[in-house]
Amino acid sequence: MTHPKLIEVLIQQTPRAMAALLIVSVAYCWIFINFIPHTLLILWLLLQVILVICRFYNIKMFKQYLIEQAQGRIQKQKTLFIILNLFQAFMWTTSSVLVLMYAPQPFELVSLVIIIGIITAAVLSMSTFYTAYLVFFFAMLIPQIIILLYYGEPQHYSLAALTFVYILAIIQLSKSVYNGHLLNIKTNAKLEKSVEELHKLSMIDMMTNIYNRRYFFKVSQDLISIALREKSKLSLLMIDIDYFKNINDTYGHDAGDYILINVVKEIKKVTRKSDIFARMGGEEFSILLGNTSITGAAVIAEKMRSVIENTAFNYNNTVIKLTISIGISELNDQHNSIEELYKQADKQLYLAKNNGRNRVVPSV
Ligand SMILES: Nc1nc2c(ncn2[C@@H]2O[C@H](COP(=O)(O)OP(=O)(O)OP(=O)(O)O)[C@@H](O)[C@H]2O)c(=O)[nH]1
Repeated sequence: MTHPKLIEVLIQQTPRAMAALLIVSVAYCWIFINFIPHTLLILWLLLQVILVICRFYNIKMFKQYLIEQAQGRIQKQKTLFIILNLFQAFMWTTSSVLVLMYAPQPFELVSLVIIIGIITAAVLSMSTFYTAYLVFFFAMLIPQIIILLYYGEPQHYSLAALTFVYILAIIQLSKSVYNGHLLNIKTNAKLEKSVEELHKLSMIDMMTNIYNRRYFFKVSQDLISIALREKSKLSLLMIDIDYFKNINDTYGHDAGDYILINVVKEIKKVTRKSDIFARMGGEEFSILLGNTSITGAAVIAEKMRSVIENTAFNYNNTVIKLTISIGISELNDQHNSIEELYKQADKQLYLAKNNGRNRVVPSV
């Protein structure tokens, strides 16, 4: 399967290659206008134009199927691409045969130079689709060698031998261009992945897979600004696992980690997609609830408290039971920044802890 990025290069290169091909075709007609019958030349040029139109149709389809990721159809377009290139090679062989039939020597050299030029330029435009390039390459050059041998003079034999050497050199060149493209694509893909991972690392807590403190503060301030502008409600929950130290001390640090991961999973079930859920550090979490009043937030928080209280966490066949405490603050005139909201929710959490834990305390 050809890498989609290689096909993209092919798509990008084709318009330039087609423009160059039309220019060379017109130049060919202009050079041989005095030798080759005009009807044949016009017919030949017309076929070249039709071929160029077909090539444009071919890349248009490539583009569409790449977007749709329709592998079967891409494959069909690849076959069409090869057929069109075979036809292209046939057209240039015809041009050399016309020169052989109608033009005096040494005009066959002009024709040979044109063909070698096209093959060399095609290294840039086509070698990303290596099979197609090789088919095109041999379909262009083999007939030229036969035609040169047909001329049958010593200089033609030498040219045929040189053309053969050229075949070997250009195959090497096209292979390294192709490998260069592949390397480029692989390096880019690796780079994109690293950037993505770095981006994720900068915003996600790797253990619990929710946002980290840094990202929470960054995104919360933006949401608060929107809520203030739109005069919508917004609440903040501060959640802390009760006596978490005891869990670590009794069952070990790994059990503590397991609890952190699974408490997050349970709480997540109660949250909405739009809520900003973050681990603020240790066993402390925050959730910013957009479009939610403190009354609504208290209902959600109570649901979370109850879910955790009623969950039997099973760590290596040991059942661990635990509770959480939650403090809540609401966006208002006094608490209108993330720092203020956070401070207020923390105060409420402190009250929840002091009043016996396993409870929700909204600010009044
Ligand atoms: N396993 C584990 N433990 C952690 C992690 N981060 C912090 N801790 C532990 O969490 C514990 C928090 O203890 P405390 O701050 O005393 O709070 P607590 O025991 O939950 O008591 P209260 O909050 O007052 O109910 C400490 O023992 C930390 O070492 C972590 O990533 N993994």
